[in-house]
Amino acid sequence: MGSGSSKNLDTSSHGSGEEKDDHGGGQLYVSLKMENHKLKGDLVPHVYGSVPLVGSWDTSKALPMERESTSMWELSFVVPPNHETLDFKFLLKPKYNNVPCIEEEGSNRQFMGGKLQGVARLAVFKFNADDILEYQVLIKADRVSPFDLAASWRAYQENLEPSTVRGIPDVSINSLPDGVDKGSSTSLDLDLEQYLVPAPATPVVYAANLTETPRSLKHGGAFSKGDVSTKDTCVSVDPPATIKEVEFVVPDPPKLFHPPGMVESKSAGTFIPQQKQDIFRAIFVDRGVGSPRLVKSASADTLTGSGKPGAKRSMPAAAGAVAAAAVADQMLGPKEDMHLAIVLVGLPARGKTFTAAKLTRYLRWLGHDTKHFNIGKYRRLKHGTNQVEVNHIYGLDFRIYCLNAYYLRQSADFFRGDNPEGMEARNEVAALAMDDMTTWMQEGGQVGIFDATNSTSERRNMLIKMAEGKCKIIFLETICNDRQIIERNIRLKIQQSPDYADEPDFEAGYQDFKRRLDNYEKIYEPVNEGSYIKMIDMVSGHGGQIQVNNISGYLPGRIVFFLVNTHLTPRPILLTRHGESLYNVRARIGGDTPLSGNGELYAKKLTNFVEKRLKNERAASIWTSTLQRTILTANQIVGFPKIQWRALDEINAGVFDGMTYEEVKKNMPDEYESRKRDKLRYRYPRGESYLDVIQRLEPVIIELERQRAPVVVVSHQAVLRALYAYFADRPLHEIPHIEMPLHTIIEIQMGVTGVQEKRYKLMDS
Ligand SMILES: O=P(O)(O)OC[C@H]1O[C@@](CO)(OP(=O)(O)O)[C@@H](O)[C@@H]1O
Repeated sequence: MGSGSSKNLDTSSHGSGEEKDDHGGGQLYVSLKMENHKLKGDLVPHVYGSVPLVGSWDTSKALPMERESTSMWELSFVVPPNHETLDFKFLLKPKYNNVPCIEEEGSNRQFMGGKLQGVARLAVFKFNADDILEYQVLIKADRVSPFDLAASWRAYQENLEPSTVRGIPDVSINSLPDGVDKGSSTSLDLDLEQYLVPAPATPVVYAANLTETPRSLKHGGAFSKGDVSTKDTCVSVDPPATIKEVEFVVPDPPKLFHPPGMVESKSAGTFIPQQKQDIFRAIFVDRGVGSPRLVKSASADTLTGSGKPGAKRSMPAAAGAVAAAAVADQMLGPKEDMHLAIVLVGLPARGKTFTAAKLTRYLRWLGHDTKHFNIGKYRRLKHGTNQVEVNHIYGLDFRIYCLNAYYLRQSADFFRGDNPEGMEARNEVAALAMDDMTTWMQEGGQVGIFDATNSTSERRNMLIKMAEGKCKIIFLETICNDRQIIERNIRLKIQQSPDYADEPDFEAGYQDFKRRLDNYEKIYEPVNEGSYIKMIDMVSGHGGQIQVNNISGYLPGRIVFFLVNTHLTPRPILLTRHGESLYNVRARIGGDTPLSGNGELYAKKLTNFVEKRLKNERAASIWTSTLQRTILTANQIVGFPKIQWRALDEINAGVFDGMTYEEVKKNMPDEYESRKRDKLRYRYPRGESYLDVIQRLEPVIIELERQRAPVVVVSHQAVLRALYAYFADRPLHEIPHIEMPLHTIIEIQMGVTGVQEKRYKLMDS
């Protein structure tokens, strides 16, 4: 502890100068700064000393310094110019704890007559004989006018006052102070790896393996059992279906709704008893592009609002634009328009399968029942074992081995335009897949993505004929003229495609694939027929163009918009919930409270993390919601633009905002049960459902797809569940139950090989 004494100086009293000679009304603005890039655990620089403001030599009352930048800590106060002597020292200790507490070496520092006495020396902290940390010390005392002082005091107050967070402009940037180089933070004592925790299994899987398995294989038809093994690494199970129930709600006759024990809700407004409940079952329609099953009237006994125990409440299967479009298409559109086939066209290694997988993920996330049919997978399952060439080379033993390994590879000759057997075999599997797709549509499926080269008009005509009266076809042609990208795709193909899984020699595989490519190029005919979207050199996300022909309707329009905005430039997306809020501590729903002590600590840790993780990035942006718990969590991150998005606000809990789950259960057991039964579709009275949240997040997804620089999203539990589900390709019904812990960062890597995930847990919740 520091020693020595001085006359008492109460620097907290800004008005104290009035009783004394203030030298023309000015005051001394004193700023103490310490600088070092290194941090020791959660030790924060503090000041303690001889006056009450700085703890009267009591370390537990020492004043924490504020972090001004990566490496600079600051504490400022105001004293009258004729102030009395202040003795003080610097300390290192945790902000909310008194141990460990390391006092700086040497004698007390003394501030007298507006000046630091003696030489300004480094602050040296000794942890043990070999472990010493030195801080550069800067002390400044400036005379300021009472007006300046008042202004800066107000600014200081405003910054502290949580409710004025809303005063922060929608887009802001706290820049680094002069002289602080962003690159200099490399010495930050923060090893990201130590925070890594296991992420839910997200193996890198070749996208085609996750596509549909032929029906005939499932039902034991054209794909004889002897042809393949069902090794699960190769044959995928069907992805969980999107919502199939087909209900819809329309504006309703009023219903009285008397929630007992209702409390005033801050964000949803005061609850008015006898408000009408916006729930009434009307007609059944499908979502998305529609369904052959048209209007069906509701049965009265499923109407709700009765308040009777066990009474079911009708919940919409779709929300917002998806529902509106479904109604329009259902009522006005031609029958075949209710089902949409996106037929890919393009040479091999142009990113067709990747684009198809991405589009499937997006449409499923929006709630459209979508399936991806990869004809390569059909081909491997149907014709894989028949390749004489492979047997000639490797002999019978190898053939048996390959049977167990699920398929054999066709050589480049199989893909020659002048190989009638090859052509017939390929057309046969294409027809089988098309058949499967249209059958599935007749059962209610909405969007089929038909993923093959479909490189001649003859093939495309065959598909058009098969689709007649069953679905509408839009061709999606991917054209790439960038040799480097094609080269990269070829290499990825040799590494990832099951076609080359049993080819130990990379170069042999590479040469074979090049020959396959040549064969396709010889016969390739660009699309010029029907409805089409041509993506030309769009992969990198800059330049390129999209050409569309004969495209109309809600869903085709959304698809074009999505494709215009996606690209493959690798970049990380960091998702995190805000630091713990005061409502989180009290287990209250929603609200707009500031952070708890734990939450503030997380805000600091997150700041360090982001600084370290993005230190080599030329650009990045920080997105928050408009609620103060996210804004405060991101507040200390400097150097990157911050953007507030209303769309990132937490699910609106309507009249339950501010209650605990226990209170809801006690006062509104029916509501509680309804939500428990179907959390995805349950809409809080005067609030939102998860489906509503997904709808409002669509522009956020599009923007995340479009961004080429890293983005840090600081948002809320429900919102992050929905965003995460998009990247992790999790089915809709799972979304409300996805684990989304506090104080954890989920890093999503988007790139050519798909989506990968890492998780960092910075502290316990
Ligand atoms: O849908 P559930 O599981 O209730 O989760 C959403 C809830 O999470 C909470 C916390 O319980 O979010 P938040 O992290 O933004 O505070 C609630 O405010 C919100 O209503």
